[in-house]
Amino acid sequence: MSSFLQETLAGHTAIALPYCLQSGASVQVMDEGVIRFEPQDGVKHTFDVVISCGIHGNETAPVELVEQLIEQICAGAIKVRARVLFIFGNVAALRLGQRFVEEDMNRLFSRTPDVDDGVEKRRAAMLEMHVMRFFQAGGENRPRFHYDLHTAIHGSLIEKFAIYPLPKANKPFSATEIARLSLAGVDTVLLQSTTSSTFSFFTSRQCDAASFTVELGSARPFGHNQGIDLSKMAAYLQGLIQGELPMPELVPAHVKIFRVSREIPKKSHDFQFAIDGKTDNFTPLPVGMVLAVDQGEEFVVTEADARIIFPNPDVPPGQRAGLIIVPAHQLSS
Ligand SMILES: O=C(O)CCC(=O)N[C@@H](CCC(=O)O)C(=O)O
Ligand SMILES: [Zn+2]
Repeated sequence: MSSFLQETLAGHTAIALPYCLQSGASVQVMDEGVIRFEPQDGVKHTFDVVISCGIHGNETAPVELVEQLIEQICAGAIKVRARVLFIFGNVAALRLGQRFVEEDMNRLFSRTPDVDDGVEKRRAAMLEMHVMRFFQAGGENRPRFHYDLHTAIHGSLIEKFAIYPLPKANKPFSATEIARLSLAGVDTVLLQSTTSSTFSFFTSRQCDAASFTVELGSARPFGHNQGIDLSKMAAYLQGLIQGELPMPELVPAHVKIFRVSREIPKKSHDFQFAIDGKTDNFTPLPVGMVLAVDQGEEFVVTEADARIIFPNPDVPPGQRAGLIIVPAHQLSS
């Protein structure tokens, strides 16, 4: 039988009322690539989870993982004991196997919609509505989680890592959340204290969720992800869906924590990196290095122990061409 992902990619979305699976759980297709599962009536549940993937259409390993989770729920192999919303983010780009169709969707959240909005802007606004409604329907004062699963364009000295947007109302970064990620096989976390136009920042600020962008390896086409071991992430997410919420209190000693020091701005088409644009994530940068030049203005590394993340000189002017990170010595911003 065809999976929800396959049906979605084929354009066969049937938005309908909720119905009951054989297991008793409820399922509802909310939109193209958006499906919600809720526990059977009478089953106690205490938290709500959004699991998104495919915000970039060429990042297929997490999409395959989410497809499997949905299939396991539908087959009754995973019992639903939490409310869960799964999202295949940029369906049009997934069909093309491209990062985006018109614009990078992960730069389009938390903006005011406009009548001239193109495909990704409209989809980002629609996803904002779905996650807001999903969390509101679960009620306040219960834990909310959002894992936005990605893979990286280039190689990385550390394969799996997460970007952790500063929680709402300047709540501190949480050791428990970082320790939970470690259980999912993600042992490196980048604390980001500044505002951002990403999906995880949106759910963190607007929905008060514990939200993360999670990088799980390199971006490859569908069917070519055998090199990426997602077994710990799969087990962690299966546990969450089954209502198992681990409560570790301390960050394990082996976990590496960085903080985002600065974005590398691309201001104009003159922007040029002094490094190879395909440099691996986490490559160290020496103090004093001229990292980029834009219209004659030098971007100099001033931070000790700096490393680069997501170098990309090909973004449009106005977007970030990468991030500078430094080791974080404490969890406060
Ligand atoms: O490898 C790359 O350059 C990009 C991989 C990717 O899509 N990363 C996300 C990170 C989002 C964040 O900063 O939270 C992105 O660039 O959107
Ligand atoms: Zn991505």
